[in-house]
Amino acid sequence: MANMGADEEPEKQIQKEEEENKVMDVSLNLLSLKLKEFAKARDWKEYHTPRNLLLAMVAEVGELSEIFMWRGEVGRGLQDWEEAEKEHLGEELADVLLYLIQLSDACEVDLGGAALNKISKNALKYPPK
Ligand SMILES: Nc1ccn([C@H]2C[C@H](O)[C@@H](COP(=O)(O)OP(=O)(O)OP(=O)(O)O)O2)c(=O)n1
Repeated sequence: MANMGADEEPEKQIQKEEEENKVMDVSLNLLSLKLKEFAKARDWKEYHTPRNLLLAMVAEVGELSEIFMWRGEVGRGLQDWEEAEKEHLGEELADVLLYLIQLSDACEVDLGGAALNKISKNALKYPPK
């Protein structure tokens, strides 16, 4: 009982942040800055080498794949999925994105710029009807 307040606080803080996050216009730069702060506060930069980040990302792709494993084809919008499953899916997609951003930063690749350039190249390679 004495610990209840201490346990509740982080939960409440996360709920508050989730409400604020719903109305945020998220950019790759913002995520990159937040990830740099997160790693710095934990002295994790030395572990965040390109190879380690790539392996961590691939592991998260595995966790993402597990969600879809053995359930047959899934229609767009995941109509018959439960909210908890969709939330889990969001977490795994986020893990992949967050490692991809950190990998790009560790390789000094401008991910947003590279993605825009790739869309331009794709448009040339696959012209519209
Ligand atoms: N050295 C690390 C460890 C974690 N993370 C961040 C990136 C991911 O968003 C998340 C991954 O954390 P976990 O390794 O705990 O993986 P999961 O969140 O998937 O937990 P679990 O594997 O228990 O489901 O934390 C990070 O940036 N650098």
